[in-house]
Amino acid sequence: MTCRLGSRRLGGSRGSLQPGTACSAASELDLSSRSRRSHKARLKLLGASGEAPLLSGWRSTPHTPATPAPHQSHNHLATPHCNGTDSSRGGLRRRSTYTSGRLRSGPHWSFVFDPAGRLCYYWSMVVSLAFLYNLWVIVYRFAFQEINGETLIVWFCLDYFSDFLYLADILFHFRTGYLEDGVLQTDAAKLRAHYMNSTTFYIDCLCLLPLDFLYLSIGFNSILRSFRLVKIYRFWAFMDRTERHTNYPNLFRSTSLIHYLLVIFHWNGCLYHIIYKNNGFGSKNWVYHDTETADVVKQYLQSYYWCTLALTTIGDLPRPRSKGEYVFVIAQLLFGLLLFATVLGHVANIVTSVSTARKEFQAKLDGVKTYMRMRRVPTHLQVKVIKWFDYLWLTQKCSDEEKAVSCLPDKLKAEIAINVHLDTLKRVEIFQNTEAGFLCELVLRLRPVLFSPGDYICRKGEVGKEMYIVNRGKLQVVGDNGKTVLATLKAGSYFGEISILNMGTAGKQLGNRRTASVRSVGYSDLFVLSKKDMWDVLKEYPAARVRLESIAVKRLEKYKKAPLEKVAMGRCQSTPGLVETSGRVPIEDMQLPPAPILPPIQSTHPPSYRDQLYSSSVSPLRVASPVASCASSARSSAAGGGSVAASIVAPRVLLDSHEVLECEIKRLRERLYTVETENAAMSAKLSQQQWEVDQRLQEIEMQICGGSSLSSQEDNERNRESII
Ligand SMILES: Nc1ncnc2c1ncn2[C@@H]1O[C@@H]2COP(=O)(O)O[C@H]2[C@H]1O
Repeated sequence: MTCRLGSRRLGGSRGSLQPGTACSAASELDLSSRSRRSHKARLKLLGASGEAPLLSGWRSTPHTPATPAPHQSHNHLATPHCNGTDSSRGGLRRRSTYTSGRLRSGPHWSFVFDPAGRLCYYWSMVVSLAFLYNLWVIVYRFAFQEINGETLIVWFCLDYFSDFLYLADILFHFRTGYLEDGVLQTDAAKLRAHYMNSTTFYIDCLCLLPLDFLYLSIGFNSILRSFRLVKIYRFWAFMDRTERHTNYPNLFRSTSLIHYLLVIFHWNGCLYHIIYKNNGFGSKNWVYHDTETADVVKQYLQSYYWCTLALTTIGDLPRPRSKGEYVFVIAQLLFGLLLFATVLGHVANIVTSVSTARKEFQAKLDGVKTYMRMRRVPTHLQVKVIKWFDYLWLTQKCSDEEKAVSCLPDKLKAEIAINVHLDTLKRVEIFQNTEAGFLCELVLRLRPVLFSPGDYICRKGEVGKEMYIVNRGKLQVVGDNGKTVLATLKAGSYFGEISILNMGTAGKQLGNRRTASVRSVGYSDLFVLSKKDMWDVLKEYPAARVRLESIAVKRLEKYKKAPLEKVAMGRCQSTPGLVETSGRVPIEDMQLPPAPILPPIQSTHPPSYRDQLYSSSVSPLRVASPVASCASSARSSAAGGGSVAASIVAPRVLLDSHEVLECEIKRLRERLYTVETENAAMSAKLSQQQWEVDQRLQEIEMQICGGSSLSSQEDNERNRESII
């Protein structure tokens, strides 16, 4: 089946899967139908609702691998995936399901199970339970044969039910897919051949060796069912997978260790009873004091108790009397010693891994404390640092989140980061409606930082080297005096972008200076993005660059207007989490303190915006803000004019109004350019999407007509090229 047909749209908050990845949303239960009629029905279904069926494996259409969707801009925060795999359902299940095309007549349904899927897992659990039944019961019934007569029917039923499960497991294996060259095989013939040529098949057959027929000659004896225990390989596989997947690995390990111990004691107790019963031990009442009166359960418990004492090396065993008893006890104690050492090792491992994170954290804290003590750091600062650690431990439970995922490939790391921080990133304006690659690249470069109450994240006039995204906490943008609050920032806001885009109000040369100070109110969890990283990414994504720049220009304008206009005009909408305050700050306050005097502008007329934009030596984005340029040019003119300009008042006024007009023209030019670039980006996006819709329609048409003409594909390619 082609991937498009197998695609399924996931609604709700996750948004819909992209065409390129949709094919990978195949279910672990892979159901195939080869009838043309149902093929048409499917097409109808797709056409009507846009919903693809849950099951894939459509074999009447030639198999084609998934074609990745053409690069496009969309809201990736709705469907956070960077590597084209969908992991939103079914855990580690591999979704790409390709089937080899083969046309057969007549409807035929077949099931193929994904070995990494949930169904396979649950099935292995059922088979493991059947195995456990055999593990506990076979030896018990052999040792205490007395039970056979009374409950024969029950045992028969249970035995054959477990055999039935074993048989079903063989059938299950016939329909379990396997990976060939990393692709899940679902072809029935191949699956059959693969299973029958594997050792597993022979082991499974061995498990079901029908020695039960010997019951007819030697009577009912559970030891004839011993081969059922070979199925242990399935149990181990199940345990392994559970250990890998569980969120409580230590609890699981402890439980499984205890279970193994119980099984060992059980088998040992049964062994003891078998030897005892066959007069292996000279004295009748060596372990059992009331041999004659004790029932089966009591005898079993007495044996179990004796074995527990022996194997845990607790001792206090009844003293052996005959030679055989001595040898048996010595062997038991030696085995118990080894078992004890192994158990201790396991327990130590579990305990260590439980507290690894805590130990690492504690070691770091101890190191910092020692350092502060040696360097005589003031007490209040020491307290602040310790409180910072406290908060870190309380909120994150580890000192280094990055280290935890450092072994993963970048794409997976980005996917995790997007998922973990989805709520925050969704609210950040610059990440909305951007290309997937842009978001992945940026997310990988975000570093988490934690600030304490009252910390200044940046101060006005400093050189900006980073921008910040608020993940958690509350921050204030404050004026020069440190008291006037210009704005309050909350989760989802970002700041510090003005200076790293060199758009600061201090003019072209000093555009990299912070335009305001930002202070943390309580503890603030931020993401930092360094200027270098930002530029590295923006170089690769010019559209995002234009977008970011235009947002920054808009914000800068608002920052300047806001104090004069009392309350910001809808800035909260463009930057969610941004809570405007009514702090009034005159526009001069938004400027930096007087910058060093610059040489006067040489040219007779100001360079155009485009010239400014592209002639910048620092970066292509270096655009001096209109007011900043005005201010600096005014300063320059003043510097150039010297005392003459200062003494002549009237021309000064004229000069001022001229400058104001110039500023206005510049500002309007910039706006025009921004709008133009945004327009261009939007129309490119539109035509791209239009092409995709056409492409999709054609595909569906081709599939309906049953034949795809090569020429139309070429046309598509040509169209696409022309659009690009
Ligand atoms: N009035 C304001 N309201 C909200 N945020 C501001 C305001 N002034 C400056 N900022 C932000 O504070 C940041 C300080 O550093 P930057 O100048 O790099 O970028 C600035 C803006 O992101």
